[in-house]
Amino acid sequence: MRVLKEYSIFDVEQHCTHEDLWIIYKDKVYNMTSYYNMHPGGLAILRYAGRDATLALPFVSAHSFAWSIIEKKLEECLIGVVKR
Ligand code: HEM
Repeated sequence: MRVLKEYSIFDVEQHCTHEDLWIIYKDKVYNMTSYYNMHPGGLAILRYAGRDATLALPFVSAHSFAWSIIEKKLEECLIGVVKR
């Protein structure tokens, strides 16, 4: 089983630019840097760079039909869990 690294909210907040872009979704940490240029919603993803997007991701209307793609992409970008 894969052991995931733990990151504090403070750690995640340091990765808040288009060149170094982490997000939190449901207590997991994702490195979305390589996805920044591919995001169909463009730079809107930056609004949550270094932040917890749990309450935002499912409510973007364009995300609903793309949800299976999003889940797959998140899985690829998973780097850790949030240390509470
Ligand atoms: C893991 C993959 C993805 C992540 C982490 C992600 C993340 C985000 C975030 C954080 C926002 C801003 C939400 C807000 O401001 O409330 C956003 C907006 C958006 N996303 Fe994604 N997204 C992903 C995949 C996709 C895909 C596959 C599509 C294709 C339909 C898409 C289309 C959009 C659109 C159209 C917006 C709104 C753009 C705007 O407000 O100008 N996203 N996304």
